[in-house]
Amino acid sequence: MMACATTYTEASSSRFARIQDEGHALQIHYNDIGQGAQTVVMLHGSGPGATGWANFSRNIDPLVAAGYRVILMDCPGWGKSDSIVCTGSRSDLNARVLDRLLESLGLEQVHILGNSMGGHSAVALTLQNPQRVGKLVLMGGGTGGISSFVPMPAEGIKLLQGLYREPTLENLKKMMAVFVFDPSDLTEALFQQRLDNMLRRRDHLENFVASLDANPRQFPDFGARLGEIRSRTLIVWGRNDRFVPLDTGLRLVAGIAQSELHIFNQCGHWAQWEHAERFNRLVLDFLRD
Ligand SMILES: O=C(O)CCC(=O)/C=C/C=C(\O)C(=O)O
Repeated sequence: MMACATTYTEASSSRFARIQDEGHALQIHYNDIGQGAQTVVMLHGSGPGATGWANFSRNIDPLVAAGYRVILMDCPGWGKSDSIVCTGSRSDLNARVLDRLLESLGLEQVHILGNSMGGHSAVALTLQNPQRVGKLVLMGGGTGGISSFVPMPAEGIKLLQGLYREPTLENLKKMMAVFVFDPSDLTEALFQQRLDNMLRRRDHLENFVASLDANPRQFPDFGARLGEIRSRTLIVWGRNDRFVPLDTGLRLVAGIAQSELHIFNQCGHWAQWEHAERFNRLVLDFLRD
């Protein structure tokens, strides 16, 4: 693959598409970077203020430099995409929307790298439309369902939901303190950017709470269907993940035949950020193999 210059910004790569989902028109925001023959879609997690750009700030450059086209989709209810109340499976909603977006871009097959909710949604799309998915990279997500070891909802998820209900800097810091293994890596600038993202779209915050109130299980358990997945899958987890426990990764590797699991020690829920260099090498090696 040919390397290409990485001169892009959020603004220069920002695009919108109109999608129809079950009779509803949705405007979906995405960033489109690089021009490779193969495309990697990155799907962010469900934290307040999360976006494709914010979640994958440390991962875009190496993939683009290696010759991949990278698409970051803001799921409905996050970033600059339209807001929505989701009363069913949010994993399936995101999957349908991504499928429509890729169709509109003429992309028959892509690799998907999904973080937490993004991982749940990547698995949902693989189950809905297997032809659409090349390889899968799942970080701290891939299916909802129970943990054998950790009371659910996990402590991080409780703090996340508390932050949606009361979006203050204090609650953001409480959540971020258990989000990563070493919170001393988190800067005031990062907190401020996250807070700005959250408060810019109060409709997203309110709709997330309304969705949870209507259906507390937004991310269904795909455990019984994992055996249908034929895509090669790299599962990446932090041993110290306090949002989606490590044994979810063990369930995924047991269920997906062509999968492998990499566990980072001293790592929380944000492997792609906390161990970015090592993570990027792992992903590039997996995609090239
Ligand atoms: O509840 C679940 O299973 C998913 C939780 C989740 O997606 C959390 C993600 C948090 C982030 O990625 C973020 O805040 O950046």
